[in-house]
Amino acid sequence: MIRFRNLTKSYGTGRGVFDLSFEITDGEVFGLLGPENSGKTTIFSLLLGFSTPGNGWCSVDGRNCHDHAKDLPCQIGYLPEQPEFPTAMTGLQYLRFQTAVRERKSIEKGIRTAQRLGLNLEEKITKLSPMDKKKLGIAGALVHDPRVVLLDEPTRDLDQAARHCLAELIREEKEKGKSVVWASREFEEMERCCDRIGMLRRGNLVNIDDVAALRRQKRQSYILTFSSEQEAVGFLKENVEVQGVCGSQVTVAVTGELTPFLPVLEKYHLMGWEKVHQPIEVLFIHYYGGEIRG
Ligand SMILES: Nc1ncnc2c1ncn2[C@@H]1O[C@H](COP(=O)(O)OP(=O)(O)OP(=O)(O)O)[C@@H](O)[C@H]1O
Repeated sequence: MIRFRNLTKSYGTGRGVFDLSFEITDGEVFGLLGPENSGKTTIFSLLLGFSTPGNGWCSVDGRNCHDHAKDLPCQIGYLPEQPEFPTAMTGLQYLRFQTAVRERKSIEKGIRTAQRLGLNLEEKITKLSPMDKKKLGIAGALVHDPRVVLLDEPTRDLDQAARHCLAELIREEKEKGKSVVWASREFEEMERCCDRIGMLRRGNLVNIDDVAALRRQKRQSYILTFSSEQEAVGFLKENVEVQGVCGSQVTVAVTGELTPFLPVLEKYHLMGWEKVHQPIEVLFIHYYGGEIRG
């Protein structure tokens, strides 16, 4: 169980994290969703005991993270956004080193994780691609079978196969009763793994909800391509939120379920549609007030 009580770390001029109070239970995958600079990494550094809170506290299994900072490496597995490694080592040597530092003997779990991710542990770390370094970071975060797993942008640099494998690995940790915290700027990545998501804006927790509830609130834009400009003009009379028109293409915004929107489309000759990639401030305009920076 991870607990936050009035946790505050201020770097001045409104930067940091402020008055966080919530819990993450055993067997829960909790998402920390926020744009750049919203405080995700600061929360991790407080959980890891790397930095001192200005006010309040956080704890892992009843132990205050600041007071028990020395014990935390054995309890917590951490994948930074851009993991760094001792370059002279091979992946296998790195896993052995991580295990020894955490006073564990077996590196089996690390080896199995690397195998499942398709990582060659005999390779020197200097020769690894960014994706392989991320895979080694994942194996290193799990090698000592920690109670709590902290993942900072875990899918960045991973291809689809590795993302799928990571989702499976995290599901298995959840089933074993571990608490997992998954921090990201991308909702889509988190929604297949997380049970609940906390939304951060400028260091404040603006909302906590389960993933299904957030899906219903998500505002998504699509570019619709009609068979002709005339069709597109006809479509503009419908009761939909139009964001832009360009010839036979119309951009619309839809909140929540798509189903009510489908009968409207059936009346027209639709040639294609494309989801517009949007930052979370736009997906959840309600929480971020439409601002493009956190
Ligand atoms: N050591 C520090 N000294 C001063 N300011 C800091 C420090 N660490 C973080 N900050 C500031 O605190 C705020 C939160 O930063 P943090 O790195 O936690 O955000 P983040 O959500 O992890 O961002 P990103 O998604 O870009 O990794 C930012 O405004 C950042 O500039």
